[in-house]
Amino acid sequence: MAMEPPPRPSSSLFDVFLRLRPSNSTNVRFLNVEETQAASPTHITIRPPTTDDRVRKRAVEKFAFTRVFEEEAQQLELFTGAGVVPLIEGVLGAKGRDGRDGLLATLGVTGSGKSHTILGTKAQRGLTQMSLDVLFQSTGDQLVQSFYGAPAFSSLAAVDVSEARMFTATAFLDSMYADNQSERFPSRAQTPMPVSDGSISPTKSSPSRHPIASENLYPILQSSFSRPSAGIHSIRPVTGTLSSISRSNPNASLPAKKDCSSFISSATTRSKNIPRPSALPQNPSVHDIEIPADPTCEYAIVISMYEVYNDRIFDLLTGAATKNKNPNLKRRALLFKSTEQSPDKKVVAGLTKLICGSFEEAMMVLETGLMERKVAGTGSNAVSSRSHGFFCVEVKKRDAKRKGPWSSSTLTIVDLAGSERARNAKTAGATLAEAGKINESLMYLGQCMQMQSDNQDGSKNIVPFRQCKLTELLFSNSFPSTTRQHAHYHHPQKSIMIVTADPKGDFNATSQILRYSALAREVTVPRIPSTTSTILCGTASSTSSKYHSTTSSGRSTPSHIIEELEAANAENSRLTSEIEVFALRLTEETARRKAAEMSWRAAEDHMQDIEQEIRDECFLELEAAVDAERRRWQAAWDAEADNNETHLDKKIDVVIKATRAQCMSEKKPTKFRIHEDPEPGLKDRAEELELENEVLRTKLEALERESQAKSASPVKKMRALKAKKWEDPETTLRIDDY
Ligand SMILES: Nc1ncnc2c1ncn2[C@@H]1O[C@H](COP(=O)(O)OP(=O)(O)OP(=O)(O)O)[C@@H](O)[C@H]1O
Repeated sequence: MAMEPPPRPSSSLFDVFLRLRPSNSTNVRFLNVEETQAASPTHITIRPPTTDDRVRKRAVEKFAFTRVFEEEAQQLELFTGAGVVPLIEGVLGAKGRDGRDGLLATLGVTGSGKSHTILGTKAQRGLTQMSLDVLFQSTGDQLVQSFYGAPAFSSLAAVDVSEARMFTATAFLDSMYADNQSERFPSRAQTPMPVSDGSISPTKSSPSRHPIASENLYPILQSSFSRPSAGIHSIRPVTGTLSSISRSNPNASLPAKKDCSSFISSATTRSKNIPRPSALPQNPSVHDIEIPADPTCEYAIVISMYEVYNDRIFDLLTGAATKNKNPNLKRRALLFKSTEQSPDKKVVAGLTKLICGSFEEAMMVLETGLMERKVAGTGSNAVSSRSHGFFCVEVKKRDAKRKGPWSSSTLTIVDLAGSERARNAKTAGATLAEAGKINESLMYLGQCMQMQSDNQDGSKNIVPFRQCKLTELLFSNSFPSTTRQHAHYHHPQKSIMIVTADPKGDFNATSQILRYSALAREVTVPRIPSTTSTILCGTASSTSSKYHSTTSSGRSTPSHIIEELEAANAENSRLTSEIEVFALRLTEETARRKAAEMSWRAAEDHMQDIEQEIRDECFLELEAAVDAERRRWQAAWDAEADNNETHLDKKIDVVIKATRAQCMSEKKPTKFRIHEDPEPGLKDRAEELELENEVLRTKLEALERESQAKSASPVKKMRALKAKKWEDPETTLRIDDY
């Protein structure tokens, strides 16, 4: 009995669809679609190939998807059946409402048909081309004129929050492909005009909605998403006007482009090859898919392209590698970060963004970006997508009358690189490292999807999407914004994942991808007994009544041995199943632990940042307070000194005045000499003189004593000596006269 597909939980990151590709392998088919009464199948079973000893004993597994597209499903069936139309509807936004971001991605083993699905082939369009066609078809006449100098151009450039370099697609394509255009992105591109004979001559003209129409004359480049086996083929000139390039017109007779010869050109007069919309596939047509745009609004469509290679982001619209034809050209990696204008949401900063005025322009931009991806990649890129390619279509919308602010929503289409086993891919050196990075990023993607499916039971595990650039780019927009800075609620993006698989391809790699992608829909994997035990059980039941079984060799086996064998096999299969479950749980637990560690580390970093911020703030505050106090103290000190000086001056004035008054009253000349302390030299001199005086006095006394002893009585002599008054030499030095 088939499992019921689980209801889509509100927290689900993706709607997951499975697309099987027609296989030309001679391997045994291991994947089968379950029959169903419903309109379309939703379940598949994978049965390990018995020819492979390594997987033979593995359990049969059963997976559910939103829908399974079988081998015969065509591109249009996928476009309409996998919910791409509602996704575009969401991006355009309902009347009076903002649009909602949409993500469309393909995931699968290398060679399983991801690029085929998303980018198509020479004969068939992919989901990208069809989506673009529907978008331009819907916005139609409501697209704004966005040539350089037009008010819309500057307003569009002004609202961009991602530090982008914005140009018109016309100018970009002109700089990429036209001759004698050494200057990058001239102010206004040349707009060629059709001439009477159906050919086209480049002339300058006023702004046109379809300026690239005439560039049909340029040689064309082999469709850049063709398989490598086709390689880059020769080119041929094609004449015709834009009117002859039917835009998904179902009635238009399309040139058959079954082989590369249709791309042959003899024209080599142009220095650059230009991808030409008319040479690209017109089928399947999406003419009858109508999504009404808001009639009160005007729209603008802005395209950017980048790739994630070795966990680094590179712009695909710089044209650097294509122009220089140098795959080894050093490219500048871009950052996925918050910008000044987008502080609460990370964006790829510094991308080239092109405003496209028509579907044809958009197609040429896509081709140019894909060519850049091919040239810029390593040699191995030519045989397989070795990078994760991102194609972003921003739909800008504003009120046509009021010309208010532009609102923006983005449709992101992702062509993921294929997972592969290094052993199988025979990779080595740089390519091996590259494969390692791809597998690592896909492993993280798997962990995110698995974690998301675990959350369906109501638990709130953190989806560890910050582990690598790929998952950050895919998931950071998938959760409601937690900041309150948004004026209004912004819906998380709606996402569609198309898993591609080859039913006869690599069992291990395919089952691994199916396991984690199907788990995103909370698929329980029933532990079906292994093939061997099933066979044995079958044998046992058919022989149980006879007590003996007969082997193919014709020899009979005793029943107790069969029973033991059965029991051993049953046990074996039970243990194998348990191991698988444990291995799965271990992976989940490891992912959880890593996520917890990451958030713990992030919290620790955050704490350190906060601590540092607080320290800095405190230091600054303290410094300011000390500075203020010092200034206050200095001011008080200065004021005090001023007061003292003033006070002293006043005192001196008073003394001078008083002395003057006294001199006046005594009628003495009023000549003042301010007393100053004697110079240190004078003081020494005074001391010297004093000593000299002392010596002289002693001598004098001796002499007097001598003379008195000779002439008078001793009593008289003593009296005479006592009456002699000593004059202080200092007094004579200090005071001059008044
Ligand atoms: N549904 C399909 N119908 C017909 N051909 C298909 C289908 N899917 C894939 N193919 C063919 O299989 C080949 C490999 O497909 P594709 O390049 O899309 O693989 P991929 O998954 O993108 O590989 P990689 O990861 O290496 O880039 C191509 O030739 C493609 O045309």
